[in-house]
Amino acid sequence: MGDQDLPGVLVSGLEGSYGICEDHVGDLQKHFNLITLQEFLENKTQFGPKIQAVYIWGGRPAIDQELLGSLPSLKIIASAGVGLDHLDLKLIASFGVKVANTPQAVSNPTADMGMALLLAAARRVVEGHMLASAPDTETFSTNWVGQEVTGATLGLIGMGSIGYKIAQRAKAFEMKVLYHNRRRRKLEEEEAVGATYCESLDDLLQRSDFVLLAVSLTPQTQRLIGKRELSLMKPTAILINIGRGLLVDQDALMEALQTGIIKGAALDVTYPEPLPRDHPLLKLSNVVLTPHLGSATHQARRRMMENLVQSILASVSGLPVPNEVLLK
Ligand SMILES: O=C(O)[C@H](O)CO
Repeated sequence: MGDQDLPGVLVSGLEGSYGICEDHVGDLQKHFNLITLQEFLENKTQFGPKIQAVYIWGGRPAIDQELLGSLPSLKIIASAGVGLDHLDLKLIASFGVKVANTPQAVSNPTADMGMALLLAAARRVVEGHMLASAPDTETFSTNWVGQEVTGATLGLIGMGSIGYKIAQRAKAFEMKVLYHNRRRRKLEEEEAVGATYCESLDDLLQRSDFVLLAVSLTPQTQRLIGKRELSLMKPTAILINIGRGLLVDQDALMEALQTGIIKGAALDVTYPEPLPRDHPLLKLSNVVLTPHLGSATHQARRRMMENLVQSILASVSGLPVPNEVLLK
């Protein structure tokens, strides 16, 4: 398929939830000869040597040793989004292959989503919607009070570009912002958003009305929030997760939500995704769930695609690769 002279790019599929963003197929085909995973698997000898890049959308296709070993011309893995937890960076580097992602493209919409979830959980927007949709029930009363956001303390775990943009938004809501991060931000950056560094995560958890996870998933951050951490939070506090599901011990969270250890949670990410229909989290009224919508805006998706195209074109031409991820 496509123009045989263009660089060959492996994609998971072309349509639907297992494929790349449908609207982008035409644009990508202007630059690349797109080869789907199925086509490649059906004829590795024909397609393998032509593939110079893998285009990862929604975490697919999965990259493993076998795939890397069967793509002798591969130069780059170009992954949509900022998170890299689906990639084994050391393994990929050992094949002499570069990695690029799209951090700037997703930071604003993901920060917006963080605030949307915070507000929805605080002001019980989803419960309110359900109530307003069934106004004849007796529960239509003035009891549906929530937590005030203005003036409340937000504890941000993670102060990368998404965390920082959330702090900017929180400032507009007159929130007090605490943050915990591997590295402290420069003083002028802290001052610009009115954020206070908390070296101790426990301290942040104890002081916050809202705790928001905007940190990458790594072996160090896996289950960062477990039973002990939840027990440090205020009983009125709300946990928001826009990072990755595995940052939180989901069983401990379930228990904390059921027993009133914390007030509520708003989760854009879970494990697995999506949750099975009978999952107990889906039955709790103090949980707001969205299906990993952080970067899901038309504008962000277009920016992600454009960034990935630039990175792939640069790498196949031997030029410096925009948004290259360097091994630390
Ligand atoms: O990593 C990201 O940018 C988002 O989670 C989208 O996958």
